[in-house]
Amino acid sequence: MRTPIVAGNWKMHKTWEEAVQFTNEVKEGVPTVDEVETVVCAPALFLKEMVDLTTDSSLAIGAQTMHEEEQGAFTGEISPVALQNIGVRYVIIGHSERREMFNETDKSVNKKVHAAFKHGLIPIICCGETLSEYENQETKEVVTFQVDAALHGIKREEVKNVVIAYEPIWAIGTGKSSRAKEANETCRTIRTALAQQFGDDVAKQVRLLYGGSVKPDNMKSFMEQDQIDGALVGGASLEADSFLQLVEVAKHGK
Ligand SMILES: O=C(CO)COP(=O)(O)O
Repeated sequence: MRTPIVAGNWKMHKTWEEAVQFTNEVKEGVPTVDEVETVVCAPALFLKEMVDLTTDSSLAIGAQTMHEEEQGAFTGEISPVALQNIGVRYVIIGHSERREMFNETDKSVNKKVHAAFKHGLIPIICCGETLSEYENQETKEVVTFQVDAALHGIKREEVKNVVIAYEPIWAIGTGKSSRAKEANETCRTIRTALAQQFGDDVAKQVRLLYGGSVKPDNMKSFMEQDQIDGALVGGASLEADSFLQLVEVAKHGK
C-alpha cells in the first residue's frame, strides 16, 4: 500500500565529477516511482546538475538541509525557494548531524517542515535517540516528542506526504545497525503518535524509513518489517552498485 523509498544521504562526500558519474550510472537502473521511490540527497553544489541529468529518469534529487526563510541575510544558507526553482523534490530536515553540530532544534525543524510544504518540497524528517537515551530505554519518548514537535501546525493533508526517517544516532556510520525488529517497534511508536495527532487514515499513509548502517546485506531484514517502508542510507549510498542493490531489495522486499 505504501510505496517504498530508498533515499541516499551523501553527506559531505564526492567531487562534482564523481556525482555526475554516479548519476549517469544509476539513472537508467532505477525502477518506476510506483515500484520504489529513489532519491539521492547530494551536496547543494551538485543539485542543479543532478536534476538536469535526471529529467527523464525516476531518480529524484534531494537536498540535505535548507533554511526556513525564503531569502535574506543568512550567509551560506540554502533557500527553499531556490531548491524548488531548480527542480529539487525532497529535503532532509533535522538530521542528527545537523542537530548536533549545526544547532538545529525541534523548533527550527518545525519551521523548516512548514517551509518545505510552502515550497512544494517533500520533507524527510529525521528523528532518533542517542546511545545514552537508548540505554535508558527512552527511545519511545524521544522519537514521539521529536515527531510531534516537527509536525506541529502541519495540516493533515500535508502530513500524509511527510517521510519520517528513524535513525538511532548510535547506529549512524558505526556499522552497528539497530536490530530490525526493534527498529520496527520504534517505527510502530512513531505511527501511533501520528495516528493520535492526525488520525489513523493519515498515519497509515506516512512512509517510515530506517537509517543507520543499512547495507545491501541487511536491507532485507528491515524491508521485511511491517512498519518500515524503506531506508535512509549514508555510506552504502555512495557507490552506484550498492545503491542499486538496496533499491533491488526494496523492490522485492515486501
Ligand atoms: O545518517 C545516515 C543517513 O542519513 C546513516 O548513515 P550510514 O548509513 O552511513 O550509517
